[in-house]
Amino acid sequence: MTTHVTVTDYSKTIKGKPVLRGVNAAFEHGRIYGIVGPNGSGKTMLLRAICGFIRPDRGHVEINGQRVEFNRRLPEPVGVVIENPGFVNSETAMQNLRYLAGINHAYDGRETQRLLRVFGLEEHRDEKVGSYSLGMRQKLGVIQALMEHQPLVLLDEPTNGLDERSVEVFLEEMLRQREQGRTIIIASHHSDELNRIADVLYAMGDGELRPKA
Ligand SMILES: Nc1ncnc2c1ncn2[C@@H]1O[C@H](COP(=O)(O)OP(=O)(O)OP(=O)(O)O)[C@@H](O)[C@H]1O
Repeated sequence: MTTHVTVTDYSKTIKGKPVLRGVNAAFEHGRIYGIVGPNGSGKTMLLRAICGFIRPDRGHVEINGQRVEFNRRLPEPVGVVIENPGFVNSETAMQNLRYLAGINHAYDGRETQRLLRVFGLEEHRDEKVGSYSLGMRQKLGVIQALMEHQPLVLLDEPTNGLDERSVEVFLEEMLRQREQGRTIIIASHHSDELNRIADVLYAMGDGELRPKA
């Protein structure tokens, strides 16, 4: 199996505080990776690093063998939900999804409808996102990250705000996405959820990443 994403000796200090300390990791196609760790341990920062949103002090990230450069176009499209998905509140869910997919010319109506149905948002798709609950926004964020069939999907705390039933739906959908060969990296402090679906679990602690025992 080819290695899809590699993180090599990646270190970053922000305002005098080391937030990533010599992180090494490899992520392969068709697998789900879980990164668990307490608040502030550096999980979000690692996802940001993979996307090229921060500039390393040392080390690098490669996607399909190509270097990720700070603030540049990524070597391939990546589906991402990091922190708050940036939706326009005064537009409907569908308008937001169409707009975001339009940026990459990647709108797939059938897949988008399927995901809206799976996550129970089909009947709310023409409502303004401003009227959405926290959980609904979260689900819309996950749909947006998946709808373009990006080979690499990065999800930061994707089940925050989801009720029990919706968590189950999310976990099942992740397994379905894995079958399609996607590389899925999920950061979460819900280790019980990740335990159920992840092929590989990492623990993040104080900026250091280790295989989870
Ligand atoms: N803009 C910033 N300026 C200074 N420090 C920051 C900034 N963003 C993050 N940090 C610090 O980086 C460290 C790692 O933060 P990060 O958001 O990656 O944690 P996390 O593991 O995702 O936490 P959570 O579970 O709360 O989302 C924290 O100590 C945080 O205070």
